Amino acid sequence: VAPGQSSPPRVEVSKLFPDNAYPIGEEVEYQNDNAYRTTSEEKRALDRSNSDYLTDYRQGAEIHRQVRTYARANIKPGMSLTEIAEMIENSTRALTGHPGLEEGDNIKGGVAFPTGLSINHCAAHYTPNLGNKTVLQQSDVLKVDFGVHLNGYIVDSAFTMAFEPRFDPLLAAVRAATNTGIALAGIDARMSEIGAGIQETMESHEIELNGQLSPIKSIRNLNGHTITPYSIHGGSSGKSVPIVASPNNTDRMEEGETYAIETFGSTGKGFVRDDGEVSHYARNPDAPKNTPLRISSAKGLLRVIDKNFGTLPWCRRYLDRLGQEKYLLGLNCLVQSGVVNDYPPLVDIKGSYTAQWEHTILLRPNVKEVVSRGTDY
Ligand SMILES: COc1ccc(Cn2nnc3c2[C@](C)(O)CC[C@@H]3OC(=O)NC(C)C)cc1
Ligand SMILES: [Co+2]
Repeated sequence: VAPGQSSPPRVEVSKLFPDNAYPIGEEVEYQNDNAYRTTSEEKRALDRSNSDYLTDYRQGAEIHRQVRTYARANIKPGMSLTEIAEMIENSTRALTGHPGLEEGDNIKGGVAFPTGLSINHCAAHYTPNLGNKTVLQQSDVLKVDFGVHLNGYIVDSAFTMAFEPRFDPLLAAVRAATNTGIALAGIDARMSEIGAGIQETMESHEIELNGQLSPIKSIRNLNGHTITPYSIHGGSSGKSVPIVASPNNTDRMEEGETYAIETFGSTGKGFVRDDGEVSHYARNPDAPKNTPLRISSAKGLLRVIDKNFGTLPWCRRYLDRLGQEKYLLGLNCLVQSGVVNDYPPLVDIKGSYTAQWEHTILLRPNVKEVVSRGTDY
């Protein structure tokens, strides 16, 4: 337990670092043509001018580490997914000092997006809705993907948990692939080269399950992504980081950008599709203003969404928590009219197993900082 922190974590982290001197993430120097940045006085001065953004990111990262340390020690088979989600969300709200119950509070800081708790062949975008009775099983492979934000600076980091050693090769393959992606990332790095490197690492691993040797595939239609303030996708102009070799697209990473470097491995097809009940939603930032809404309850619901989440992703449980009831008709109207996007669970084939590891990196002018790095992963 971090000095001064309780178990479960409930002490606001800003009180543990009175002079705002949060731990710096893992700093990796740029190489080759960008090696000059390490000592360039111009680049170092530019970096020093970003102190507020760095402080917010590092506070968010420290909160992420303290929450996940408790979660990784206390998530056990037999717990309901709802219990696990609330463990993580209540800790995040306490440590950021933003319970998110008063209008606008969650815009200042707190939970950045729904706590992903995707299991086995489900790779992403799953979190329980009200009444979900699912209980974590001993044989499950659980992806825990959660985000913390301060003033819209989002730390997006994820890890995988399994309780049976037979899955260790899958978790190790994806963890190595994510670290390859982090190593290859940098200013001027080409997205296509990063994707190829990730896939090479991922597919150099295999796993024996039920007496059969299976290759581990990179999930070709999932990717890492840019992160911008209040936008987990980097907005409509967001860039993607492929996790497979892709056509030599010319997209490159640039100075000052923030990336979620995440890779997904699978023992199935290595391809996900939408399936199952939706829990994840986000305001469509490109929706035309004042789209006519036919259902009157939709107008009030949209106001609650705009006031409490803005462009941050949210889930049905967050509406329940704000006291909203019988909102499904209005919600479906907002989705149908394109004002809100829905994000169904993303699944590979039944019987397959998927794993994920993710970090947030900052392409600072003089150094690459893996801000969410911890001693755990
Ligand atoms: C609506 O709630 C959310 C919550 C988190 C995110 C963050 N994210 N953005 N893109 C992705 C993600 C996840 C949740 O990390 C999982 C991988 C996914 O990558 C991807 O390729 N997705 C499609 C293009 C197939 C997005 C929305
Ligand atoms: Co994520």
